[in-house]
Amino acid sequence: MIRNLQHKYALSERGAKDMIKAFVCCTLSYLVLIFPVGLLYSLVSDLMEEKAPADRISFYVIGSILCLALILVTTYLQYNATFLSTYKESGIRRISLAEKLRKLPLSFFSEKDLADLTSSIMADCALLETASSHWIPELVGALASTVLIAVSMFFFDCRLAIAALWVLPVAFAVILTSSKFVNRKQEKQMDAKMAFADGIQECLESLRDLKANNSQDDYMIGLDAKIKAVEKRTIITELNNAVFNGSARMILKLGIATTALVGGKLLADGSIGVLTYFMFLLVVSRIYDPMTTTLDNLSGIIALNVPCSRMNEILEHAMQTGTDRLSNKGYDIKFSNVGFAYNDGKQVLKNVSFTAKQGEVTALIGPSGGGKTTVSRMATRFWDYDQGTITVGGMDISKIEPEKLLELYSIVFQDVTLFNNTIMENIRIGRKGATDEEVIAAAKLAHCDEFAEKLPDRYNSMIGENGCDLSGGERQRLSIARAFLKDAPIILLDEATASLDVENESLIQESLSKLIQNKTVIIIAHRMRTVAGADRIVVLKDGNVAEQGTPEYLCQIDGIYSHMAKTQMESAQWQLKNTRSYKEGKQA
Ligand SMILES: Nc1ncnc2c1ncn2[C@@H]1O[C@H](COP(=O)(O)OP(=O)(O)OP(=O)(O)O)[C@@H](O)[C@H]1O
Repeated sequence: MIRNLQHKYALSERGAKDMIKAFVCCTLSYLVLIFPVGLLYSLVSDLMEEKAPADRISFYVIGSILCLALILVTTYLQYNATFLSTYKESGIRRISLAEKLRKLPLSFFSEKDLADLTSSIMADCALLETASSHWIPELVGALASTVLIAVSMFFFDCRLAIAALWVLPVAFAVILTSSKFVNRKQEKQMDAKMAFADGIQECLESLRDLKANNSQDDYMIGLDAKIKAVEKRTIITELNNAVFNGSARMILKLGIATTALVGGKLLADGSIGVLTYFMFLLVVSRIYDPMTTTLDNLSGIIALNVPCSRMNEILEHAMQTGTDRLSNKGYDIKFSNVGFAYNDGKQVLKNVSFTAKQGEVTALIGPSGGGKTTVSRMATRFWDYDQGTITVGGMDISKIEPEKLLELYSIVFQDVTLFNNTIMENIRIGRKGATDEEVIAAAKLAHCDEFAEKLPDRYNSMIGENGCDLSGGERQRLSIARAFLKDAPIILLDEATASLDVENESLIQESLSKLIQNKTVIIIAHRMRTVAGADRIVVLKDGNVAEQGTPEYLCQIDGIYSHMAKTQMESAQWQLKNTRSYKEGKQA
C-alpha cells in the first residue's frame, strides 16, 4: 500500500506513511462529530420518556465536555497529520525534484521545454500540496466514517437506511463514469496552457528580433490565438465540472427528501417511532456535508493523474551515476570510436577517435554542423555517448560521477551565462570560497579590470540579468575570468574569444597561454587564426574525423584545414564592392 501511494501521488516513503496517518485522523475527526448527535438523541429520548432531566444533568454536562474534548483532540490530530506533514512532504518533494534535475543528463532537458518543467516544479507541486492536505484525507476520512455510520443506520432500520444512503453510490457513479471524459478535457486544457506559457516565454526571449524584423504584430496574432485556446479549453473544462459535479450534488440532496418521505410514511404506519425518525434526519444532515465536499474533490483527485505522472517522469528518470573516486593517471582525453545520436536518432558522431594530450592544445575545427560542440558535450558528460569509449587519464568517464568529472574542467562557452549579481560574485562562481584578492587576480588576467574599474562600485557593481549592462566582449571576459579562477587541469574553450575584438583577443590569448601550461586544452574555433598555434588539429566533418595532425602537416596535405585557412585569409581582404554605387544612391 505504501509503495502504491508513493507512486500514485509522487510521495516519499515517509510522505506515504504520513498520508495513512492522515486518513486515520480524518476518519476519527468525522466520526466524533456523530457523538453530539447521539447525546441529543439521548436527551430527546429522556424528554419523551418523561424522565426527569434534572437527574441526568451531570450526564449531559460531562457528555458535552467529553464531546467537545474529543472534537478538539481529533481536530488537532487531523491538523497535524494533514497540514504539517503535507508541507514537510512538499518541501521534500521540491528538494528531490531539484536534486534530480541537477543529476539528469542534458538530453532530458532537450526533450522537455522549460515551461513544462517550471509548471511541474511550481504548479504541480502546489496542486499536490492541496490534494494531500485537503482532498485525499478528507475523501478517505469521509468515506470511512460514512461506511461506519451506514452500518449503524442499517442496524437501527434497514428501510430508512436505504432511503438515506441510495444516493451515495449513484452520486459516486456519476463522478467516476465522467472522470475519463473530464480527464481528457483537462489534459487538453493543460496542453493549451503549456503552449501559451511557451509562447509568452518565446516572445520575451525573442523580443529584440521581433522588433528588428517588425514582426511583433504577426507574432501577437499567434499569441492571441493561444490565449483564446486557453480560454476555450478552460470554459469547456469548467462546464464539464459544473455539469457532473452539480448533478452529483443534486442527487445527494435527494437523499434528505427520500429519508423524510420514507420516514414520514413509516411513522404514519407506526413502523417506526418519532425518535428514530428524528435521529435519521439528524444523521442524514451530518453525513451529506462531508460527502458533498468529497464529491467536489473526487474529480480533482482523479485529475491528479496528469501532474503526478509528469512528476514521476522526472523522479523516475535514469540518472547519470558514477564513482566520485578518481584513479586517473594524468589528464589525456582519449576518444576511441565514439558514436552518438541525439534524441531524433540521427547519427551525429561516427567512430570519432583522437587524443587530446596533457600539456598540448588540441583544436577542433571543421564546417558548421560537423560535430565539434557535440564532441565537447561528450567529453564533459553533458550527454552520454552511445558507442565507443572516452577516457581521462585512462579512466572511463562514463564511470565517473558527472559533478566529479566537471571538477576537472574549466569551461568557457560561446554563449555566456551570467547572474544578476556583482562582478565579484559572478567570477567567484568559478571557485566557491575564493578570496576577493583571488577573484580580482583572475579578473585582471582576463582583462576585466579595464571595465570593472570604471564602474561606480567597481567589482561590487551589479551587472543586470544575464549581464545585460555589459557588452558582449565584457561578458565573455567575465566567463574567462571564472575559468582562470577555477584553474582546473582540463580547459575547454568553445569559441571563447569569438566575441572579442582583435586587440582584446590577443591580450586574452596571452593570458590563456599562462593558464594552459601543463594542462589538457581543447579549443573549438571557427577562426583559423585562433588555432594556428595549436599543437594538434582535429578536423570534424559530418560527424567523422576527416583529418588530424599538426597545423604544418595539415597544410602540407592540402585538405579541409588548409582550404579553410586559405578561404579565411581571402575573406579578411574582402570589402563591400558596391560602396560607390551605394554612396551615389544616397546622394541622389
Ligand atoms: N540538442 C540537439 N538535438 C538534436 N540535434 C542536435 C542538437 N545539437 C546539435 N544537433 C545536431 O548535431 C549536429 C552537430 O552539431 P554541433 O553543434 O555539434 O556542430 P558544430 O560543428 O559544433 O557546429 P557549429 O560550428 O555550427 O557550432 C548538427 O547536425 C546539429 O543539427
